[in-house]
Amino acid sequence: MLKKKGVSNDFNFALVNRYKDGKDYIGYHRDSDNDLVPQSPIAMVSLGATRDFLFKHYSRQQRKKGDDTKFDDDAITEVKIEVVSGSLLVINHPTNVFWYHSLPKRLKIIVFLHEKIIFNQNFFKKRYTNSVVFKCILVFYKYLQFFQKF
Ligand SMILES: O=C(O)CCC(=O)C(=O)O
Ligand SMILES: [Fe+2]
Repeated sequence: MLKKKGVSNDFNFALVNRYKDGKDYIGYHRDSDNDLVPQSPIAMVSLGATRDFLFKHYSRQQRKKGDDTKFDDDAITEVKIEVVSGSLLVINHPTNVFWYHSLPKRLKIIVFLHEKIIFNQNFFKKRYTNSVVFKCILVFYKYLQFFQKF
C-alpha cells in the first residue's frame, strides 16, 4: 500500500497512538534518532476524527526554550496540516532533523467524538465482553477497512 503511494522503504515497526477525544494530544517533539534507521521516512496513517498536525521549525522551538542567541529568523512560520481519516502523512528525511511536530488539542470536536465513542461501546457491550482479544480484532478490522481504500 505504501509502495503504491511512492514510499519504497520496508517498514518493520508500527506504533498505534489513540487519541480518545480532542483533549488528548502530543506536544512538540522530534522522533528520536536512536529509535530510527538513519535517514528513513516516518509514515503516519490517521483513522477517525480529523485533527491538526503541526510542524514548527527547529529555530523557533529553540527560541521558545529561551535560546534566542543563535536564531533570529521569524520568517519560517508554523505549518498546519489537517489529517483526515484514511490519510497518509510521510515525514521524509531530513524533515525530522529540522522540524518539530505535534498533534495539538482540538477542543471543538470533543462533543462529536464523545458521542461516537459512547455509541460504539454501548453497541458492542451487548454482545461481547470488553475483552482484549475483541479490541484487537476491532483494531485489525479498522486496518483492513483502511487498506481496502487503496
Ligand atoms: O499521532 C500522531 O499524529 C503523532 C504521533 C507522534 O508524533 C509520535 O508518536 O511520535
Ligand atoms: Fe513524533
